[in-house]
Amino acid sequence: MKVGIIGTGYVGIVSGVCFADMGHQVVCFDVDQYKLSLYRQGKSAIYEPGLEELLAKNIAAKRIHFTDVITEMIKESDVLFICVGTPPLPDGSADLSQVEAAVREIAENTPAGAYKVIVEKSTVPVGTHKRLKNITRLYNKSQAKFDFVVNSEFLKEGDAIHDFLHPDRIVIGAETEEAKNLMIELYSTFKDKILITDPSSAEIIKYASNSFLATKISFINMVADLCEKTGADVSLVAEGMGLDKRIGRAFLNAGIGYGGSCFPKDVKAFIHVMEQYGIDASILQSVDSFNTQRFHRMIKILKDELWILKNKHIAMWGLAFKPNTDDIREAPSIKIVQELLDAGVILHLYDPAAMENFQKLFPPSDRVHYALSPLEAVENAEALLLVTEWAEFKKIPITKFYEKMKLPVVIDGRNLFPAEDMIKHNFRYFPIGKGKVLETMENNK
Ligand SMILES: NC(=O)c1ccc[n+]([C@@H]2O[C@H](COP(=O)([O-])OP(=O)(O)OC[C@H]3O[C@@H](n4cnc5c(N)ncnc54)[C@H](O)[C@@H]3O)[C@@H](O)[C@H]2O)c1
Ligand SMILES: O=c1ccn([C@@H]2O[C@H](COP(=O)(O)OP(=O)(O)O[C@H]3O[C@H](CO)[C@@H](O)[C@H](O)[C@H]3O)[C@@H](O)[C@H]2O)c(=O)[nH]1
Repeated sequence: MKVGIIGTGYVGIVSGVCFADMGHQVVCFDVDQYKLSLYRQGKSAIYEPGLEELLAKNIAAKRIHFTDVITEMIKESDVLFICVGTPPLPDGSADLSQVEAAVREIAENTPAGAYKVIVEKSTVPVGTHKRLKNITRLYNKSQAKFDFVVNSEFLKEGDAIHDFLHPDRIVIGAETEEAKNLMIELYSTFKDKILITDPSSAEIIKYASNSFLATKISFINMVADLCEKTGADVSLVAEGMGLDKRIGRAFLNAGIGYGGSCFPKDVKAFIHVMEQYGIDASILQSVDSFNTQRFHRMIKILKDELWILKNKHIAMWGLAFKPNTDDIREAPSIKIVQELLDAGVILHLYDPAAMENFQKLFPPSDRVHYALSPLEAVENAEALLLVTEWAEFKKIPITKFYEKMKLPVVIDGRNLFPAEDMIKHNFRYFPIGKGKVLETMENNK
């Protein structure tokens, strides 16, 4: 089938490459010339495991190519996937201007007699498909025929290729038989995973799924706080809860709060939609506000331990919002770094993939140092903050960073290190939701 991708960010490029790998003929369009020039050379514009290899393979097989000419993309495609950004506006609602612009351009450039299926892959509020339909009516003077389908994307960054090629479900919100059948053919590889709905339900499924997962995270973080005060262990609590199939263990890892380009913005946008319809959104408001405050926890522990933070050397491992990505959008690290800089700290930062992006927000200075390795970052540090649970951090022998640090204070925002070993090696070790560890440390004082 002939597939067009509009917007080659995280979702667009992964979708394009995976559709090509499934045997479809793919053409990708973007307004960002730099991204297109990288892709044409088989280079990825983002850090995503496995992407570059799959991109190069499908370019060589001539199943995917890139263009900055929208008419070329429209001409070469039967199904057009809108994969542009839907970032948050100051009031929390989704900014749909990129989506509107993309659909308007499709409408203006599709010739008479043509039939195109326009697919909402971007995450958008319920009712957006109706607005888009109206845009095509207004801007397509030639009266080409369009159908709209909602087919939101559920991939996770860092596992994007795997998630796209091994989906839990493919939701298709279609209005016409013709569009529905085209989509079923496109996804024929995943026949048993397809759920057909109406477009409004499909739009709600996406926001509701992300909001539900975010709720699980804020919920377990609240439980972690109770564990710390009562000598309990949140990992055991999560395991015990997760054994109930109705609950499930996934997304019950306590930490310093959820970040990324999706959960924070989608929870806020879903709240906004609820409020528009006069629905009480207080459950999600609590999820959001609990998460927004969550990063303070690390700073409070740091202050309790070191007292005065001014001019202290603090190391941070992990800047990306999660491992295996270079994405720092809404990463907890940003708020932590900002607050520590306000407190006069000297920072030594390390991340395997996200330092380049982070430097755009916090350029290197006499207060912000970027280390070439995790061990360089902890050299003479008075505390280490573990912010992102990259696997490589776990492989570093505990004694190695104990020797390098000036003071053995470790605040572990992701429960990465083995608590007993850390205590045995005389660390002042602060994991999340492990009350026994905190009690042992108090007794050892
Ligand atoms: N990032 C994820 O993991 C993820 C997963 C599922 C769903 N989503 C949703 O998918 C959408 C895209 O997210 P993303 O992270 O890929 O965004 P992104 O910001 O990484 O990419 C958006 C791309 O669209 C391009 N663009 C903007 N306007 C355009 C136009 N008029 N024509 C052509 N290209 C245009 C931009 O240049 C950019 O390359 C969002 O709605 C997001 O919520 C994201
Ligand atoms: O048990 C957990 C699981 C995740 N997180 C945090 O939650 C955030 C989001 O993680 P994750 O969901 O793995 O990454 P995303 O790439 O943001 O993916 C989410 O957002 C995408 C965009 O909508 C959806 O497509 C995915 O299904 C959804 O998982 C990160 O900060 C994680 O550290 C936790 O704190 N605890």
